[in-house]
Amino acid sequence: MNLVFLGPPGAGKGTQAKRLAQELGLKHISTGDILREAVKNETPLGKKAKEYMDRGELVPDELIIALIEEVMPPGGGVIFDGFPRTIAQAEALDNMLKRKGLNLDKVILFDVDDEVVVDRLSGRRVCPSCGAVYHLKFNPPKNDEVCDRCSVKLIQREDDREEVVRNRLEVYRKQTAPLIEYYERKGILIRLDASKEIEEVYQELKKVVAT
Ligand SMILES: Nc1ncnc2c1ncn2[C@@H]1O[C@H](COP(=O)(O)OP(=O)(O)O)[C@@H](O)[C@H]1O
Repeated sequence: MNLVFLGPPGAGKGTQAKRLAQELGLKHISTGDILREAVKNETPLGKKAKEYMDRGELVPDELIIALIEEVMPPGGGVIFDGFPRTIAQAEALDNMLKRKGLNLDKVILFDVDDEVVVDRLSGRRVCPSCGAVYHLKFNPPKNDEVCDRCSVKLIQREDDREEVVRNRLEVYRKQTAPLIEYYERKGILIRLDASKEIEEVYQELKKVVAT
């Protein structure tokens, strides 16, 4: 099964993708996580991507498409989280899947309002070691700002600062939201109310993926 998780930043895609991927034995492909790791390690990809990411802009399509080609397992079985983000990327994904004899089963749209997004992103903290995602209020670690698994101090992402968040929302509206119609036309879009609690969203997600 191949799934795409679509929705604005802060909608909860990563939180849900990590759990669902584990439960269903799928590979979680988060282009955001891969890019942030590349930036941290100062790889050639990271060096090219950094300036765009710091401004809350999208990394150029060619770079992202090449990256996806590299990490896609030959037999499929993935959750794409944060990809595709433009129509060009969606078309590239269609072509790649076709070439490999695979197809996209469902696109889950994580539906939330801007206010919710701003609230969630300002409280988001991540583990720099394992990538676990927390929220100071909605999904707090057991000990003060320290990862439950790694005991490492959690950090706030550069692009979760408020002015960058606003730019990311604008970019989402202009460049990514058109994908809603793109996938609706293909008849594979499913809307999920992502404004509920994490557990409730997860139960609903499992239901829509299974049917
Ligand atoms: N249903 C939810 N209710 C409250 N907070 C949530 C919910 N889902 C995720 N969060 C928190 O909101 C922030 C953004 O979630 P994340 O999964 O990183 O979003 P995305 O991957 O869509 O950018 C995180 O801090 C996460 O812990």
